[in-house]
Amino acid sequence: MSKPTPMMAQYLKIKSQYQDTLLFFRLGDFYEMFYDDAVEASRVLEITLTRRDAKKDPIPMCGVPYHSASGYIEKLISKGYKVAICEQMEDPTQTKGMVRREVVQVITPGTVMEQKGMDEKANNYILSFIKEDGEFHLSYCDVTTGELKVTSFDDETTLMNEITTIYPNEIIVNKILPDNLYKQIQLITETITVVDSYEEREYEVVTGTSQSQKRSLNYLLNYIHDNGKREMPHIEEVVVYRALDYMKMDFYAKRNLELTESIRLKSKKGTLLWLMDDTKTPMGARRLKQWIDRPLIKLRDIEQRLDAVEQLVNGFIERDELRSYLNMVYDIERLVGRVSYGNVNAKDLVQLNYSIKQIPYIKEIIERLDSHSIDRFKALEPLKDLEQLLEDSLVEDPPLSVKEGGIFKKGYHEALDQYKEASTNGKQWIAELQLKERERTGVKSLKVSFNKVFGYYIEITKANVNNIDTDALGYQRKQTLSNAERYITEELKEKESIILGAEDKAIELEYQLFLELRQEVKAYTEKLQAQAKLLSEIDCLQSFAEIAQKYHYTRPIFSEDKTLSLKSSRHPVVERVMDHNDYVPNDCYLDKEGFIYLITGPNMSGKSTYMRQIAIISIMAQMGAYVPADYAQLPIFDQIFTRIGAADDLVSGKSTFMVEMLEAEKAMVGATEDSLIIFDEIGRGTSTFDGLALAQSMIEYVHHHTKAKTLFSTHYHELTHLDETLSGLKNIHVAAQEYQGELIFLHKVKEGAVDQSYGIHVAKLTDLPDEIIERAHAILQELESNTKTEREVEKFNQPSFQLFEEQSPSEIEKKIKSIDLMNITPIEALTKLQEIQNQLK
Ligand SMILES: Nc1ncnc2c1ncn2[C@@H]1O[C@H](COP(=O)(O)OP(=O)(O)OP(=O)(O)O)[C@@H](O)[C@H]1O
Repeated sequence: MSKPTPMMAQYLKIKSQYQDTLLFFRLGDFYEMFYDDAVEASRVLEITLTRRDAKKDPIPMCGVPYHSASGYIEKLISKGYKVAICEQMEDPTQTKGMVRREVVQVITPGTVMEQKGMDEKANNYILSFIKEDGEFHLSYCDVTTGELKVTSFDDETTLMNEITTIYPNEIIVNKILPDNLYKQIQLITETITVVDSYEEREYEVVTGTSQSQKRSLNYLLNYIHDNGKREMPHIEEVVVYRALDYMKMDFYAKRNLELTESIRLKSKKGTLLWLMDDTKTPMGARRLKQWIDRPLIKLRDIEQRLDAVEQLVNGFIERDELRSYLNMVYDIERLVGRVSYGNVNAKDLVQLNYSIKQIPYIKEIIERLDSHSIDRFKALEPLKDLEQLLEDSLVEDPPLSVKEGGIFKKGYHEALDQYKEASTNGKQWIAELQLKERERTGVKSLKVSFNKVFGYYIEITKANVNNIDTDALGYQRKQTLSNAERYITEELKEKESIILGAEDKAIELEYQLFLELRQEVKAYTEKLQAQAKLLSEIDCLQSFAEIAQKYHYTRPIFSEDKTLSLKSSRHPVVERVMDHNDYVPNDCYLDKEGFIYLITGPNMSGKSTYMRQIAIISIMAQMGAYVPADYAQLPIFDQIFTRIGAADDLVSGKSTFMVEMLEAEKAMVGATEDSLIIFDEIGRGTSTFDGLALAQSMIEYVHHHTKAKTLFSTHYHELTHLDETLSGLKNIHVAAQEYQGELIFLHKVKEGAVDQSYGIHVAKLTDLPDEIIERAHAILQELESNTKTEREVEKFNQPSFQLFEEQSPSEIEKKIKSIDLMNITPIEALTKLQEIQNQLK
């Protein structure tokens, strides 16, 4: 390779410091990319790849125009790339030799401030974690809103739970992660940055954290600041939290219950979030998502939210008014972020003003609702000074650009008004000049016009030129067109310089004034953030009240004795997508004595729906919301475990069955008496007997050890006999009826078990060829007639497998069973054993 040109040498030097980014290198009106960056960017952005210095060493190159770069940058960021913006730091026309260039900002998926496609209803998090002395310290931040949090824990499960809950767009780690962990995390977040060096810096916002937490925060904040390359006063004081303080659900549970993302379409539609979101502000919508992700476990906190919701359910008029005022509140959190980051425009500030104007009204409504639960919202505070400031300064509808004037109201700044007057007066003078010159020349078509090249000029058509004495009039010819001549006069040029000078000065002054105004608004950052937080919570609570009334929900009550009792409960999402009257409500009763439901019923009868609905009702209740039931008494669950459907975890190299077992393991090991377990047909991914054996042993384990509330659906009808030996297990089934060969789903949960799956009936509901259905019926009949013998064989092979024992237990068995092992002395036991031996002889 030949020696690079000075400019390429400059490029290469800068690029070497920003290796993991695509470097946007400013050259005049373009950002150019070179080498691999160019190849990559041209492919992703679908722009032409060209070559520089084509003859010698062709360098791949592509570029985007400076004024339309933001769209391209956004596209790259949304695909997980990082973009470094390198600007010309000097005016090329004023500089001899090479223009100095510097990277002024690095935009990454986790630190991007504005993006067209950015979901206003979701946070944009960047996360960092470190492991020290066997403990994880995890911190995360939303740079757009300033939220900053940190937590510590000691196990990898919590790490994965936290990461999947937070769902960051970017992760910072301090050293190469173990391969398997890296792979797992990469499934969640594409952009992982490994930072090797550690630099201790002082951040005011991290006070009150441990040394290790500080280090985790340092990695995070250093990265954010180094990329943003500016102060960020909107980053809030860190909140230390514990994962333990919230109901624990892992990624699978959240996904299976479709809390915030539907399984099939990976969209919000059809999720609990979709159902519950009747918020009026983006801040409220983001808060709601956080609340769904982290249901509460402290009774006092839950009741406090519920009290507020009750107030709003009953206060129909207040709620209605609240909703209309909230509707006029913009995204204060992100607006404040933009003020602090420096990319706010005048339109944003008008929106901010409009939003804070609603605060006094909202405060007044809240104060009308007389309840302690509302007390905290009394901290709502009208920001009169700020409102006045914005009101006095900004016009109602300013332009998007802050560099073209038109931002400030008359009367805000004296000098600005003078410039504007000079320019307006000048324009007035010009309009009058046209009339005057028409009179002087007698040419009615004479025009005084303006263009950027010549400024103001007088134009006379060729036909009229010969009739007038231009010299006598003082006209100097400036330009000849095919059908007209253009002139200027001394007087005109004098006025022109006043007008243009005043306009330029006004625009320049407006920009300066805007920067000052921005600075003044910045001083309100903390206050505005506090208000935004309160408004977001009020918005969530009114949303809970709104859906409670719209869909006929009830306030749940919490039981101290761990009883779960639901009357006429529904699955809120399924109910909503079908007609309310078509949904069949169901009851549920589990307590300390009977805590396992074994659920049978035909395919499609509604087993999964029923189990999910109980989990979802529990989650809604612990969020502090009303629930879809006529009556709901619930324990407070510490964790919810699910094992539902097939998991598509192919990337991690585990089979469906393996994932199923891993999930089961998590529940078996992790659940407590205060947990809820939902197992949908566990064991079906292997041979019948293996599956059956695993299912039974898991149920027994939960029954004897964990004692968690458990809903277990199965097609293994052999399991239904377990209620004979496990006192805490109850059989229920979801009823269906066969009528003239057709299956009618009643969706009604009833006591007892059923012994038929009706799989073929359900298959018949599809368009499977009749031949297949008929053949299946025939095979089924054959199998059923053979079953007896088959079972005999199995019984022989697995003598200890009591399930298949169909005859009644023998006298000896009864005797053994009746022995109360806890209350028997060794001598008594020996005597009993001897009795049994004798009997057998
Ligand atoms: N209580 C109900 N009222 C009305 N319709 C219901 C009810 N429960 C379920 N359904 C309807 O029945 C369909 C099947 O329900 P679900 O998937 O829960 O059945 P399943 O018994 O788990 O089936 P499978 O054993 O095949 O997995 C649901 O999609 C829903 O439309």
